Order: sequence, then C-alpha cells, then structure tokens
Amino acid sequence: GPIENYSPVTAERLKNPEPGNWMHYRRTYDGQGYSPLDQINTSNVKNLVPVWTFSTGVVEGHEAPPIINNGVMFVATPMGQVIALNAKTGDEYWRYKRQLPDDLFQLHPTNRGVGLWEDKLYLATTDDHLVALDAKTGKVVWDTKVQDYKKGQYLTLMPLVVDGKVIVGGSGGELGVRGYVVAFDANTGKELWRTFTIPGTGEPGNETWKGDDWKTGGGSAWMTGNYDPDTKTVYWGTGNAAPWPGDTHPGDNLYTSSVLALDPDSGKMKTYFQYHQNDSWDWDEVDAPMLVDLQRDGRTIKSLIHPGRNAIFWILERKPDSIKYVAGWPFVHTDVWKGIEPESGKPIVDPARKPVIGKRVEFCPSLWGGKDWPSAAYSQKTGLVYVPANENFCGGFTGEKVPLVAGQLWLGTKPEDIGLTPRPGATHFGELQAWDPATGKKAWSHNFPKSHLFGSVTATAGDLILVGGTNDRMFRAFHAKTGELLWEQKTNSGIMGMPIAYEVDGTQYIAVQSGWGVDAQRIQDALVGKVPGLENNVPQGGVVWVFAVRK
Ligand SMILES: O=C(O)c1cc(C(=O)O)c2c(n1)C(=O)C(=O)c1cc(C(=O)O)[nH]c1-2
Ligand SMILES: [Ca+2]
Repeated sequence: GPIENYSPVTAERLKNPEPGNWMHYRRTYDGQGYSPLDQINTSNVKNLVPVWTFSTGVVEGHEAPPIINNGVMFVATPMGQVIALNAKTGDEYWRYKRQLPDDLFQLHPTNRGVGLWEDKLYLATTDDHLVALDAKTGKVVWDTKVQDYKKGQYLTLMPLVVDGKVIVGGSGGELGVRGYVVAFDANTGKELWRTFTIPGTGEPGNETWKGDDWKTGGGSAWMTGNYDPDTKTVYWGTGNAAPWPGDTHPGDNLYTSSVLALDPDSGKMKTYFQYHQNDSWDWDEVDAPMLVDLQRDGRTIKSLIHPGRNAIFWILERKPDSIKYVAGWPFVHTDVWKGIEPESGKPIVDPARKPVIGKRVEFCPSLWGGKDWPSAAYSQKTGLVYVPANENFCGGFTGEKVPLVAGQLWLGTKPEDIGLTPRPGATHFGELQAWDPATGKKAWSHNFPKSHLFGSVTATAGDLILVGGTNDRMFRAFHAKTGELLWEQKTNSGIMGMPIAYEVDGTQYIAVQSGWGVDAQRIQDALVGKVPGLENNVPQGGVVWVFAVRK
C-alpha cells in the first residue's frame, strides 16, 4: 500500500507539488489555497457524498488541513495528536499522541497541521516542542524543546519546510512573550537560527519601543509563513502587541502586526511592512499574505494580498529590499480607521476608538477582527480572492494596568470585560466575500444571518469555493464565479478546519475536519442572548470527512 511505498518529500516536490497532493498548509508555497483539480466541479458537486469518516477521539478546535502525500493522509488534531490514514480507504496506519504535561494551560488548544520532509513529518505542540516523526511508523525521530511552556510559550501552527529546514513561530501574545521565528535542521532537530519579531537593544526598530516594553511586547508568529522560491524569501505574519491597551506600550512597536520578509538560510530580515502601528486591539496579522502575480494598474505586480484582522484588505508589492503599499480598503465596517496614508500605507487611527488604560473603549470590528486566522483563498481561474469575513461585529474592553506573571494571561483587561456586540440593525454576521484584487470591487458575497464565519476557505479549478465555519455544522460548496450555493452537508460538529482537494488512483476527493472549539466557540458563547434564535449548542468532537462524487 501507499505507506510501504511512501514517497520521500524533496525540495523539488515542495516547490512544484503534484496536483493531487496537499503537502503545504495552503497546498503551495504561495499560500493561495488553490487546488488545480477539476474532476469535482460546478456541474457534478451536487452528487458529492461522504465515502469515509474517522473519529479523532478528541474535542476542541480541529483546524488543520489533512496533509496528503501520494495516497497517505496525515491528520493533526488538538492535544498533540497525529493520525496516519490510507487516503482512499480511511484505514488507520498509526497514531501518535503526545503526553502533554498535567500543568499545561492551553489558551488555544489546537494544531494546524504537520510539515513534511523526506521520510519524516513535523508536529509543533502546545507544550512548545517540535517533534519529528517517522512517516511510515509514527515513531519519534527527534524531539526538540523550542521554548518553555511555563512562561506562556506555545505552538499551534503547521511548520513550514524549506530546503531541509523546519521553520516555526511561537504563540503567546496574550501572555507577554517576545515573539520569534525559528528554524531547525529537518534531520537532526538542531536549531539553526532564531529571529525575534521585536528587535533588541541597539537593533534597528528597538527605538519604536519605550524602556523595557520590547521584552514582553508580544508580536508572536503563530501561523505558517509563505515562501517565494525565486527570491528565496519567506513571508511571515506577526501578532498583536502586548498587553492589549496601546498606552501600555507607546510607540509604533515594530515588528508587531506586520509581515516580515526573512532569508530562510540565515533568518535575516530583508524587509517588512507593518499593517498598523501601536496595536491596541489584539489584531494579530499572522495569516501570511498570499503571493499573487497581479494584473493591476496596467502592469504585473508581484503582490502580497492580505485581508487583515484590522479590517483592511491589503495589496502590497514585494520587492527585494522593500514591501510597498499599493492599495487598501475596508472589507467590513470599521470605525477605527479614518483613512490610509497614500504613500506609506499607514492607517490613520481615530483616537476615540483606541483602547487605553482606565476606561472602556468600543470599536468595530471586534477584537476578532474583520477576519481572524482562518485563511482566504485565491483562484487562478477567476482571479478572485475569497474571504471568510465577519461583518457587523463590534467589541470593546476596559484597559487596566496589570503586572506580568510568567505563564499567566496578560491581556491588560479582565477576560470578563471583553465585549462582543452586534451592530444595531445587523442582518447578518458571517460573510463569505469574493473580491477582485485588480479593481478592489466586490464580485459577490454570501451572508449568514445567524452565524459568524470561522473557517478557512479553499478554491479549486472546478470553480468550487469550499468552506465550513458556521454554527449550523454545515460544509458548503459555492460557485466561484457567481457565489451560488451548490451543495451543503451537515456534519458532526462545526467546521473550523481547512478544506482540501486531493486525488488517489484517478479519483478526486475533498476532505475536511469537523470539530468546533477555540475561538469559534468563544465568539459563539459571547453572542448568546444577543442574537435571537442563534444556534449555540454546537457539539464538540473531531471527525475527518472525505467526500467524492457518486458514480
Ligand atoms: O497572540 C497570540 O500568540 C495568539 C495565538 C493564537 C493561537 O496560537 O492559536 C490565537 C491568538 N493569539 C488570537 O488572538 C486569536 O484570536 C486566536 C484564535 C485562535 C483559534 O485557534 O481559533 N487562536 C488564536
Ligand atoms: Ca493574539
């Protein structure tokens, strides 16, 4: 079977993955979340049926894409688990489950997938280790401590593998860490470089902080980066400044809420772009920008496209030594930004909407943003960008000064003071949007009147847009050109997992994990009593679903 003949993963295969495989977080290094498979398409998707399912045995948020390498599927779940399955039959090959420490506090109990290299795979854990497993057996090959979980450091992302280096970034922006991106040798687990997202004393950018704030200023790097092999540049998103209220860390706070351009060999920062200065809203900009060759303004732009948590849809140009602002516009309602400076691309803040200590400040969108970590997708066929947006949410909190205790929440507000409020007159919340990045026009949107939308979007060459993310437990396929709902299937739980498409022995499949939890659940809980008729009893428990067209 496929596991005995396991196909070693090479630099060349990662650069040009076969159409039937899904070996990166977003299938390709450019982060587009696009599958070239078209056997399942707009005309036959109505005949899509489940062919097998598999219970993961754990609760909480199942966010990872099933990873596919020539007929073998690797599924990462919360609680540090990886399951290897036959991608065609659903038969289990092996299962790895990490023994997590009893005293581990998991603020975000999830995992976003495993990275592949040669005959190994790599799991980043919430107790802050990076573990290499033998792909054929699931046996641990090496296990490297990345940081100390007792200090509020943890890992939730899928590792990025570039030329034999396994690259991860730490979480902990709500616990006063200093963020970093770090690379390990794929064969040995030896640390090769570590680049802090906040510059230390004497380094350029440190002057955007006051005193010692930089030591605990956040800027965690908790999502997988994208990669441009032509220029050998990794693009990595960074998180919120810590703690949340802006006046607790005056200054621009480089490089929080930014995208960093890193050299994968040395970790050296080539350049950066900061999406907003002095973050005060928990607006992590960690979802890495998509690399798209964009026809716009009469030329081809090597672009970076990022629908931000800060509600701005960003189009940037990536150059060898700079990232230039091209265009930006709000894709959901926001009262925080009064505009964007045309040259620098710096958003202009309304001070009344900026959280500070000592009073309550309300702002739109909420601290979960116009879009949190769930990824948008780009279709090479339609040229549109598909965004899992949340509209009509506002939020607020009361800033307060609190001392940092290592390993404990350090929000700068009481958790019970965090508000989520529907805008008066709101007719819907979740909004699947299709944007034309060439013109800045919205092509279509699909609105969800009784649910937020909290799941990654995937596009296929069959002109399908695949997404879960709603509290009615549905998995859906939309027409990429028109937005027409073509197919839906009720599942065991809510879906916050990333949908994928793959092929084995000439048959195309679509797969997704269903398993509600983490912030999909928290938003849900925060809405109870505020939205009449809201479905708030989404059962938890993870299941892998695999679909094919009934013949
Ligand atoms: O600042 C951080 O380090 C950090 C980490 C994570 C994470 O690792 O999942 C989340 C957040 N922040 C965050 O702000 C957030 O809204 C969030 C939602 C989720 C999730 O899995 O649903 N994780 C995280
Ligand atoms: Ca955060």
